[in-house]
Amino acid sequence: MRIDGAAYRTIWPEGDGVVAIIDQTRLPHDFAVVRLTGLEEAAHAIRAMLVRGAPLIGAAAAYGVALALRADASDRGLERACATLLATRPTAVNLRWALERMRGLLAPLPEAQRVGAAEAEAAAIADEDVEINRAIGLHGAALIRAAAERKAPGEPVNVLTHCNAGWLATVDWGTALAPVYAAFEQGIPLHVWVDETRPRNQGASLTAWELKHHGVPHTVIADNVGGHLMQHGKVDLCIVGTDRTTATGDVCNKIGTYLKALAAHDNGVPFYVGLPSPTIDWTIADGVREIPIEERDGREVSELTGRTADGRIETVRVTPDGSPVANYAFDVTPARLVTGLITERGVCPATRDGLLGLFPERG
Ligand SMILES: CSC[C@@H](O)[C@@H](O)C(=O)COP(=O)(O)O
Repeated sequence: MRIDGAAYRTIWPEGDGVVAIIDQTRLPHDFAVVRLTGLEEAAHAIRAMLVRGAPLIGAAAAYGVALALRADASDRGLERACATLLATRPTAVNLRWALERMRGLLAPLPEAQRVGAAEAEAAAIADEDVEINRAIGLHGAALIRAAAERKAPGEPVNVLTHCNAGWLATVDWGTALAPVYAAFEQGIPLHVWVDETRPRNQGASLTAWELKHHGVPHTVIADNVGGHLMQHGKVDLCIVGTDRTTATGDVCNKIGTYLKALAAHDNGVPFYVGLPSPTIDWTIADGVREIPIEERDGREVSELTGRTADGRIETVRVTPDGSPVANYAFDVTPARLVTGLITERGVCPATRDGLLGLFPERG
């Protein structure tokens, strides 16, 4: 994607054991590039959410392994790197997927070959993510085009999205937003309702920033507005991302996604999920019971951070001192509420048969 005319990915190697990332904790107010040089820095970047979003977490972990091996390419070094990175965040399965892929490739190799192979594999994971998301964009844009054809000529298609599943959440393009970018580039009139996505505000801070830079018409709304908009016919379709999808089509995404799916179901609004195949956890069938839900620091709920009128970044408390706080970061939307999964191989029903129809090699 482009920022002020320059093309960027969210993560890129700079050579000599340096991997650059965009520090997403500083957006939308500051665009800052941070350089990672070792395992602990990579783990911190994922844990503290300088990089976030399921596909980007996977790519960052892969680069983290490559950085770690420069310091210690032994079997112990490889195991330590994988264990440290796996412990950073529990919900996005892309993390486990990327680490298993790295370990599977690297463990049989002699130590002397591991760094080069790890760097090449991390780059391959990043490149594949870009191509997967480009394909999701084209399949999803067809859905937006179909919605446009049901409207008066020139009237925008209203898409509602939750959290940030745009290019910042991936290496490029995004998952839920890839169809939006593809449709926008095809000249389909559209407008995006952006859920603010408390507590960390990935919608208000990141999705709005992305869409604004790309020139896509959008409006930020408080998290509880979606149901009202749907009741009044102001949402044509919802598209969200996912951190882990079961083999049966249950979808785990940012907290609040489930409530949007319920509102969409009640109002007959199609609810789609942008889904790169590394986000499918083929080992599980029941999302509510089996997907680990991250619980984060309560200060993300009890405090708010933003820019003051004179340009300072400040954090303020919004709850009474002493009130207990709970901070569940994800929820599960059962497959029955999902209209379709938009994958790199096409759109399918959120069912085991639907997924196996597109990925028969998993049968
Ligand atoms: C393409 S990203 C899909 C999901 O990872 C995204 O919707 C999301 O929930 C991100 O959560 P985050 O906690 O910001 O990592």
